[in-house]
Amino acid sequence: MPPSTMHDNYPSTPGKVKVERSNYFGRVASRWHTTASTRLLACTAVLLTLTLFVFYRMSGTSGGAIDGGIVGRSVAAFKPTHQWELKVRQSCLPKRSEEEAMVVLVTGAAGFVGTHVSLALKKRGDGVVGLDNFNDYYETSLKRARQDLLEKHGVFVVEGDINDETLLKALFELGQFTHVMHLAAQAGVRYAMQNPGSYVHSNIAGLVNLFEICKAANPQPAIVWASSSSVYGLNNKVPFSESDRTDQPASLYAATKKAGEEIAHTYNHIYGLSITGLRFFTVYGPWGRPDMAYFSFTRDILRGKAINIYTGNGGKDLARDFTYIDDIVKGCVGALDTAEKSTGSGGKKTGPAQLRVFNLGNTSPVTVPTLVDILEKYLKQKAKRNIIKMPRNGDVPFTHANISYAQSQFNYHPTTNLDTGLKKFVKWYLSYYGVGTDHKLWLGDHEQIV
Ligand SMILES: O=C(O)[C@H]1O[C@H](OP(=O)(O)OP(=O)(O)OC[C@H]2O[C@@H](n3ccc(=O)[nH]c3=O)[C@H](O)[C@@H]2O)[C@H](O)[C@@H](O)[C@@H]1O
Repeated sequence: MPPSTMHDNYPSTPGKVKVERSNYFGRVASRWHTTASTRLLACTAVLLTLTLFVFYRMSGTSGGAIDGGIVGRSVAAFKPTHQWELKVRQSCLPKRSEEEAMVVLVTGAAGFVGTHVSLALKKRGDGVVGLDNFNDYYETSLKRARQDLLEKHGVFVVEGDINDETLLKALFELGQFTHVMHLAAQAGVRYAMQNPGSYVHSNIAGLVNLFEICKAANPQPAIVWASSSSVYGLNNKVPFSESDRTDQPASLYAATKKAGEEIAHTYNHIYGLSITGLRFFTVYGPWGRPDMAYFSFTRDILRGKAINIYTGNGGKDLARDFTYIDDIVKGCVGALDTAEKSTGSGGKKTGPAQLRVFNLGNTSPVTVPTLVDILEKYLKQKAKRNIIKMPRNGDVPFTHANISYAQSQFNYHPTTNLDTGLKKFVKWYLSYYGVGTDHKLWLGDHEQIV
């Protein structure tokens, strides 16, 4: 099957398992009290089903391939075509001198940060190929539009899941990646209560699968990946420094990101993979994520719909160290540029390798009501505000980054404040959703915005 049609085989947001009661069980249930022999038959059937289920789940995870078995989601069989290989090769070709150019696999390339980082790398002449499973956690049309934009700039986005071992192996063989920018993840703090399996699938199983492939690759790439400011959880030492406590996650999302940092340590320690984790602080901007507050607030304000503004203990405003996408991109590129080579070969470590974690924030937290004030200003419309007590949903009261480590290592200096950044976001939002339905019109406009 050509990769371009593979998405038909991918279920939507992974991890959701719908349990259906079969007719057989329905019939057994209705006659449950009739005879002892029926009861015995029913018990045997239930036991047999359970045994088969356990066997199926175990065989799915025992052969090295993770294959979605942990959360009951399998990935489609992947068979590369000649045309697909050509596209990957072409996308990987650097346009600057071979010595300084990187060849980067960007996972989650059709995501918000993935799109911006892929464009930045491609524009400076690196070879870039993307990977994305296009799940429907939020509107897939936005992901497809980002994909169009990337392809227009010569970045091919392979459609597939980071749990697909066969696909990753084929990609690594073709690409000979010097670096992996791993941004594919199940994001969102509150959604973890609705679909926990999806977080395990992408942020744990997918991460391990990717590290397994990287460890076995020759040469091993250096890896930079997205952790999250949410790992600080209930930490109340301000501002948050990389050495602060991260053992009190407030959400499953945060716990999977923290687990990712520990897994990174293991792969660095055993296999010599060079790994850099980036703790992003509430990233926002053009082409952003519709599930995030600044985005959904914009949508609702324009529709005249009320927005919920959460407050913390004692009615205190919540605050975030909102960080503009261009600053995050600079941080990602800085981390890639200063990443040392992995030291493993043939799946074995030959010496100590680099292991780093950086905060990428803005250093100036802003309260949520102030964010709404700014949106009102640029949308020229008043919000209908529902002020409600923060539900128990995994949120933390505030975030605030200390960025001195990133400053010292790759001169990370965020330059966009929330007012300026939201102005750019609103401009993009209005052009993307507001200017009729002419695809070319808003793509043209975007060229000036990025
Ligand atoms: O930087 C991070 O670590 C995280 O930032 C965001 O998570 P969050 O900060 O919760 O961002 P939003 O969902 O945009 O929420 C921003 C603020 O608005 C508040 N909010 C959200 C939604 C809402 O309806 N009302 C409301 O007051 C939240 O409580 C929070 O204080 C992202 O969604 C995570 O994927 C990311 O890892």
